[in-house]
Amino acid sequence: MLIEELKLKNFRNYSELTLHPHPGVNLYFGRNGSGKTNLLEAIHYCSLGRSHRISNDANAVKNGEAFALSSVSIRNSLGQREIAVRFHPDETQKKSILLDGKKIAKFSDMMGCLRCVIFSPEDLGLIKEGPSLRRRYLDMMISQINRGYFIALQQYRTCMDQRNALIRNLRANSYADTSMLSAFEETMAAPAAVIIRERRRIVSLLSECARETYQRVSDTDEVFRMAYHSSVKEETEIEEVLCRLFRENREDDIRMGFTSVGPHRDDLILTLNKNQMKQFASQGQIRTAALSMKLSQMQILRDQSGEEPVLLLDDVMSELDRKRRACLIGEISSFQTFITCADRDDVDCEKVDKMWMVSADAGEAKVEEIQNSEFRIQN
Ligand SMILES: Nc1ncnc2c1ncn2[C@@H]1O[C@H](COP(=O)(O)OP(=O)(O)OP(=O)(O)O)[C@@H](O)[C@H]1O
Repeated sequence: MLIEELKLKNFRNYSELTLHPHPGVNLYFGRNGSGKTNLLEAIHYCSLGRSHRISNDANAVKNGEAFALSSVSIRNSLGQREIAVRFHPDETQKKSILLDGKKIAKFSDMMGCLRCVIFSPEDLGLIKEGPSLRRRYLDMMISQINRGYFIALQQYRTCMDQRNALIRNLRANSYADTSMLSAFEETMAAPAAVIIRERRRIVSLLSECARETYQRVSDTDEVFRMAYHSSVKEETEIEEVLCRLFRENREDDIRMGFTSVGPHRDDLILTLNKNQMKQFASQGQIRTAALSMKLSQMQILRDQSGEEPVLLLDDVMSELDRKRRACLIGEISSFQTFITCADRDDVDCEKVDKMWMVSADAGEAKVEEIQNSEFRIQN
């Protein structure tokens, strides 16, 4: 899977940009705040319809402009495709997605068209921070290989929002009708079961792959494992078990005002030699584990879809020591990769196929290609 062209219009600090990336390793370097991450964010929007950062879609529109556009021309095993995301915050529908020029009705239609893996310094939080980051890691990955999973996530969230609204109503008005709860719970249980089953399947593949990767990166025999920890312990009849759990927790849920069991509360438990990493891991072990999780994500995405995902490395080189950096560069050789960094010396230029300098002047970003002969001579 390759991005052949990236086009931006009024996106963040880019008024207008057209880039033709190399099928191999592309490096974007420049000062802090120049607009490097904005480029990766634009690609991420075309892959998953949303930003990888915690940001409102309206922020993607350049200050003072009414609309923005990020579009890519990609080539995959089925041929060439155009994916475009248009932002128009003043209209009722604030964001629209176009596939080959035609507006799609459902976000799920874009899933899997452009598969990507992003690795940024925030991913170090995968090990130590709360479970939401780890669920997001799984959800973003599985959605790209299984459209049904993405649809199940959407359905589950909608039903849960409805159940939560009813629960809060019940808390405020104890005389409100509880009979609706069963209906919401039954509707929630079906997509919840899809989510749990698929997360379990993918985690067992990821765990095996990450265990090997961890040992290769760290050059130790430490055993890194990932295990899916769910409120549902049973392997079969997951829907029935969930309905029972929702029912049993009703009283507590009404008291607390939210749904307390289900895949939205599940976690990925990370262990090293059977010790929970959250409590015991050193900084070096955290970095190796995060890197192993990302490399495994790439491999599983490739194995499950039959196509190489595009890799986005946002400012991670400065976070890794020389050995881990070399390991990362060694593993990405078959993927189209977009690397951003403040200092171009953070990446071995021999491994780079195309290099750009990103700069900003008066709030306007500019991207200039550095000729191959120039950057190779310097190194
Ligand atoms: N909607 C917007 N309109 C105009 N400029 C914006 C908008 N959103 C962000 N910017 C500008 O984009 C720049 C940040 O870009 P980006 O996050 O890509 O930086 P970066 O080069 O990755 O920096 P760092 O190396 O610090 O991570 C800032 O100067 C910010 O003011």
